[in-house]
Amino acid sequence: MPTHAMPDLIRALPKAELHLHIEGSLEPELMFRLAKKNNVAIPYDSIEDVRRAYNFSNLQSFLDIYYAGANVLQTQDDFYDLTWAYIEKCLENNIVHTEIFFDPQTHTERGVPFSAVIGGIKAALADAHSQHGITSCIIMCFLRHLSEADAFATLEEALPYKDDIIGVGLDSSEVGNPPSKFAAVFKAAAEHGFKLVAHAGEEADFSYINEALDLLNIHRIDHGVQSIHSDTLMLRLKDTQMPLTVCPNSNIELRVFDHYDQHNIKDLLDYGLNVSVHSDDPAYFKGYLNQNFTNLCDHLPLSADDVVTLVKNGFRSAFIDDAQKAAYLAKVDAIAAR
Ligand SMILES: Nc1ncnc2[nH]cnc12
Ligand SMILES: [Zn+2]
Repeated sequence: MPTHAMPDLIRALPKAELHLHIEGSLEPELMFRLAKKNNVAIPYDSIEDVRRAYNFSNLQSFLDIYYAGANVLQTQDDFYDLTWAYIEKCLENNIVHTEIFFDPQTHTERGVPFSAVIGGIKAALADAHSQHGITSCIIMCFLRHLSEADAFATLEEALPYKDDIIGVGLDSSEVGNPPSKFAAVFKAAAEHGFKLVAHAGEEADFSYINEALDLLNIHRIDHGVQSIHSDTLMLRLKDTQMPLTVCPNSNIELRVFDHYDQHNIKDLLDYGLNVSVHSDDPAYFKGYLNQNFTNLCDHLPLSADDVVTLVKNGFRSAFIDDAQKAAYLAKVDAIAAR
């Protein structure tokens, strides 16, 4: 396939998004509208001013701005509007299944009720299904810079909404907050029937990935790109086909890699790992899912088959039943064969 045909293939393939923080899809335009409506001060004079501030040196420099942005989200309607705006991006990007992260503690700490957060997200996802057939689930992440006791309190708060939340995850400042800090709360979440995922090996070294596997018993690793530095871990990930939800734009914007041509996703894929591509915080990282794929294709020797494999890995790793998986994979195959 000629390289100029790659964007067409990327657009045409139905895709699953498995690593998307809904708060990270807050576009500056909506941030301004909600700031004004809710009378929340934001440290920007204009949309251009916001975009200029999105120049990060590492994960923490991003998180500081991301949590400040989330302050404009106050009501259930705000969470509906936020989620609906992301659904419109799903339509543009041919995302047919999405698994959305949210950070309840970012909101409950400010006095926003858990019910407003989950209620708004859930209502928008229900409309996405009834109006556009998009399937979805919701994963609640614990903030790892806070204590395990806080995570336990959040787990308790989530129990009335258990049927709406498929799993728990772990995000925020990675270095210095290893998976071991959350072993007990992940065990409790598993006992309640939640699926388990965790950010690991994004900025911190591969020992965090080993810990997440050994101590948290996760079903998917978010990021995981540092696994390449351990032969033992690479073999383990290959043997188990443990999913890695990789976010290229994020890795570049947060300086995990200097440039797309240095990103290791092609090496991970060629080794036989189950890697897929996602957008993480697309409003902050200059692009949604298709842009992540095209940036990779522009700078790495990815073939059309590689792109199809990355897309199929997304569906294979999704928290959906086997019949639904098979139906989505058949749709991908049909487009890939055209
Ligand atoms: N890339 C990322 N890593 C850790 N926590 C996050 N929260 C939102 N985006 C994140
Ligand atoms: Zn993430």
